[in-house]
Amino acid sequence: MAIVDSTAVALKKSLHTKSGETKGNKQLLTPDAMEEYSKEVEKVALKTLMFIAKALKMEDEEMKILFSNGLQAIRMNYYPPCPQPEQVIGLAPHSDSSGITFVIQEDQAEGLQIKKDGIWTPVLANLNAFIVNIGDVLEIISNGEYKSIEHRVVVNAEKERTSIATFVYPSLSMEIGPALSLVTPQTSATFTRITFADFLKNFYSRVLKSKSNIEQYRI
Ligand SMILES: O=C(O)CCC(=O)C(=O)O
Ligand SMILES: [Fe+2]
Repeated sequence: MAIVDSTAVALKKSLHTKSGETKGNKQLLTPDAMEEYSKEVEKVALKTLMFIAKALKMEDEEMKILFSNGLQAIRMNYYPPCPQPEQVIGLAPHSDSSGITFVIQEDQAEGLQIKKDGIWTPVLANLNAFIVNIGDVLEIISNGEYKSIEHRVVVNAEKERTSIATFVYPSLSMEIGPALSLVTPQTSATFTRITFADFLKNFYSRVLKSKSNIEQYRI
């Protein structure tokens, strides 16, 4: 999980200024603003993925082919304040099924936590930055070099919290598995191959539970 700063400020600003009226202290997001935001996130995501390919010493083309014209999903999460926050969970522990996920948060309220060295660790609220999660698909493609991050959201007794998560996936027609350029006679594949369509079908037929989704593909 990393935090990317200046691009997030620019994109968030465009999402809000191009949007319509306000309701309470919230701006209503128009379809046009969402469409533009989605396209811009796609560009940033592709750039980020290309840097990751470079860091992995993976063939650029392989990453490009997987994620060009990829699938994207945007989820808006609203966590109302809860007088007994210890009795509930905002979002159950999970790793994202995506390649990578770009999250922006709308309120100065903490809630997102990542599991770091086995301990739930809060991610400090920074309204001017993206939080970038590695998802299960990237763990598979990178042959386990990049690990998807387990995270959860706890709720706050007094403050509400809204987040916008953009999940960046490969194209639906792709097959996923460890990048061919990363599997060598010395480095064997640590995941099986599967069509991305079947991978998604399996993901959505399960409940969100830690990193349980990716386990079935480990060799
Ligand atoms: O609300 C957040 O900060 C994270 C949301 C999230 O993990 C998700 O939508 O998958
Ligand atoms: Fe998530």
